[in-house]
Amino acid sequence: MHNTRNHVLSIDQGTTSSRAIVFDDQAAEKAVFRKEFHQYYPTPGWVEHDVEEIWRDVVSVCKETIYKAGGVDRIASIGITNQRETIVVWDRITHTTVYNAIVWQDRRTAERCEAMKKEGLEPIVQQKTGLLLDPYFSASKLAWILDNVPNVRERAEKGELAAGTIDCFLLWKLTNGQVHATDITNASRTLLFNIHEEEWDDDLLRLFNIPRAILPKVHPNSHIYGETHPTLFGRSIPIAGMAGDQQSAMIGQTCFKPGMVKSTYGTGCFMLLNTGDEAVNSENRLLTTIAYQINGVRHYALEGSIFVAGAGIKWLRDGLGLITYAAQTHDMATRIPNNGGVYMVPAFVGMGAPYWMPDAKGMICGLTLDSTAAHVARAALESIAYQTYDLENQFKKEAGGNTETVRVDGGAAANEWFCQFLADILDIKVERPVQLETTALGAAFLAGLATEVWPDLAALEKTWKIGSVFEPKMKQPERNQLLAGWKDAVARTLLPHQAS
Ligand SMILES: Nc1ncnc2c1ncn2[C@@H]1O[C@H](COP(=O)(O)OP(=O)(O)O)[C@@H](O)[C@H]1O
Ligand SMILES: O=P(O)(O)OC[C@H](O)CO
Repeated sequence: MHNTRNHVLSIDQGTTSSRAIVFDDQAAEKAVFRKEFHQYYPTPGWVEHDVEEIWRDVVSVCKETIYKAGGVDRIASIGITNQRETIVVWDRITHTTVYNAIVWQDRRTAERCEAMKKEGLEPIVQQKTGLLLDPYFSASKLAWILDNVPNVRERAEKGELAAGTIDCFLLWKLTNGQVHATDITNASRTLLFNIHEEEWDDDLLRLFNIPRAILPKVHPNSHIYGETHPTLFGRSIPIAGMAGDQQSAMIGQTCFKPGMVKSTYGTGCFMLLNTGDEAVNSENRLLTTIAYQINGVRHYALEGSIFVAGAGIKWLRDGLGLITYAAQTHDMATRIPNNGGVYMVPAFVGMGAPYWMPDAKGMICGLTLDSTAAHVARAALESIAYQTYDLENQFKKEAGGNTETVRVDGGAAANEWFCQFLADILDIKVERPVQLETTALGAAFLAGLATEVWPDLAALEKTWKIGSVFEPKMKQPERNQLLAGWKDAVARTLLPHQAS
């Protein structure tokens, strides 16, 4: 029996797609299924998801993956990883949601956050949570649901409703309402959790007017959270690992030593530096966040969050109709000798680190009659590297943040042209592992550690395999010229906001 249960099922619920991957005990991928789901933009700046659709997709990709990988009897445990900050409220009896999930990209609470900043509340919030007062995080979105959806506040206070991030909602559904819990990394992104004391913080709950009764229990990342209801997959399977997707990617990249950095290019881009057991307070508009808690050991990370990376490429496809699939951008960028002076600042949902401008709007500039679709596609790819450069610049100012290598992953890291350009702009070595699905792998590792598929972190480290290395080749004058163009484009984007 011990040998036959050597598979782990990972559920990776991202911003644009839900996927399930089965890994074996060598961390090799045995099967994968994925489904893109609908994005709802009810009004400019608002972004919502239908979590019933997400739930249906998750069940279907899990079933397909389990079957293709050899059946449920081989599955030792399940790990869950998810888009972070996105918040859901549901009825504890009927399991139905009271409102769509409000997605991390949603800016509807920008005014409320700004007002709180003006009251001078940011330093205390930052000290307790490591985060900033920005609509990106869950607290103001949860408060919006409580304040704007009829009867929700009264029902929440009576204990009839539950709230949580997507990991928490999936756990609830998988266990058929038996477990209302989240993990410490997802909790650390809500703006309600004290990352030093490891608990929901009464002052913060008061500040955002959130009833404690609505919040889940918080557990370490590698932990038996509960078991799936037997009718779902044919037998009960322990859910033994959960983590926010960016922390999960850090685990999947086995960045366990202080000083190691990973950068994930999915919808957004999130660069995390492991700072060990020290919660480093950033003075450079980076976030301090919990990286993971495994077997009693807690590590922190410094994080730079960019809201639009692959999402800019998706917009070329879905918004402009300029491409039919994302990988086309590789050939388009290669086809032209340079960017022709065209820059895109993809502030579609405001700008994250280090600018934190929730109201900024996107811009393409430098267009001439020579400009082609290839220039726009290249500008979108280039913008991801420039934004990473802006983060890297902030990291350099932090103690221990002077990195020589960055490990990349996520959908857009499949693009060779982009990876080379990133190495050129950062002027550091970019390493890409064979396994690009590190987010899913991280959650599998967490579950596998709790269910004896892997003994310890050292065993996980041995599974990491380098795929490609991108060495910087660009000469400094060219780099300087490109960065000056980017700086100018950002200044134009931010100008209206600085003036007001
Ligand atoms: N070859 C590619 N070049 C550039 N961008 C890509 C490429 N392949 C995928 N992407 C982008 O990566 C994103 C998907 O990556 P993924 O890691 O699945 O994201 P998420 O988990 O946020 O849904 C999409 O936004 C897509 O536009
Ligand atoms: O969907 P991703 O992979 O870009 O990740 C979203 C982040 O978790 C948001 O904080």
